[in-house]
Amino acid sequence: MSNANKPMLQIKNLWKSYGDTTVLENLNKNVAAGEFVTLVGTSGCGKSTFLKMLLGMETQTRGDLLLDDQPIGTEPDQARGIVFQQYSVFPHLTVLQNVIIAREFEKSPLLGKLFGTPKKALVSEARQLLDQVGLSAAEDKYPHELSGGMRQRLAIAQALIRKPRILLLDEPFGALDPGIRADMHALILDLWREHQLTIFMVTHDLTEGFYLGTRLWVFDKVRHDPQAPGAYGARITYDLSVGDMPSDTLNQIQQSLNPADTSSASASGESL
Ligand SMILES: Nc1ncnc2c1ncn2[C@@H]1O[C@H](COP(=O)(O)OP(=O)(O)OP(=O)(O)O)[C@@H](O)[C@H]1O
Repeated sequence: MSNANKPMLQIKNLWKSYGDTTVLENLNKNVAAGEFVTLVGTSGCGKSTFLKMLLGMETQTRGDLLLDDQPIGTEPDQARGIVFQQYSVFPHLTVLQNVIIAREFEKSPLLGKLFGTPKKALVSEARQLLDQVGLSAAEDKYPHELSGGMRQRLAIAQALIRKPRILLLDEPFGALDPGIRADMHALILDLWREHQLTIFMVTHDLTEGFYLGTRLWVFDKVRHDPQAPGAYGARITYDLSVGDMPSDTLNQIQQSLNPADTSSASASGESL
């Protein structure tokens, strides 16, 4: 296989347990640079655990997780370029300062500050990003003065200033109103293209997952042992490319995610 065709990420026979409880079992996938993978699955089936393994915050129990052919280690390593987008702002800093500090800590972990020319370049970069996420007019505001959508934009700018190759998003838009969510969808797609990101995004909304992703993974626990509830974990039961989704498949996924719901999913989709 030539280098150009090599997957960026290889997941091989990957298992994760906590004590006697198996959370994820036997995941096997390759992901190319530039894909936008959305992850859906019932609550507690291990989606966030999977993101944490990508980030190196959790270690697999068995199997391999390779980035550019190298194991993802447990030490934070900025060179890997995997960034987890979270809403973690300092309330006493302005929007602009909050974006700058995300990178200052990375460049100067002890002092948390840059000076002179590097600082000027960083401020200019932060302003450019705030422009891209639509927050230019709010650069001097404090976090408590922002709406929910603006906070999410700030969190995205904080992640992007660290120049990720792989961006991890864990239900970033769940708390937003539908109109604001639509704006955020457009924004994340623009940023994904412009920054040539590879994205993994957990969502509870199947429609959102299918609309945003180039690829949708369904995590589901297919084996159950009533005598040993922790014996089996979730697998990736569907791996669908955009455009692959016939309506009966959509219904099957909806059923597996929400077995109590006997009604069929509408073609326009429903929140899970
Ligand atoms: N540090 C931990 N120690 C023990 N068990 C854990 C730990 N972290 C997660 N778990 C368990 O692993 C399982 C998977 O959790 P995880 O948060 O990955 O699920 P999820 O699919 O992201 O759920 P949700 O959709 O509700 O966020 C859960 O049963 C959880 O209780």
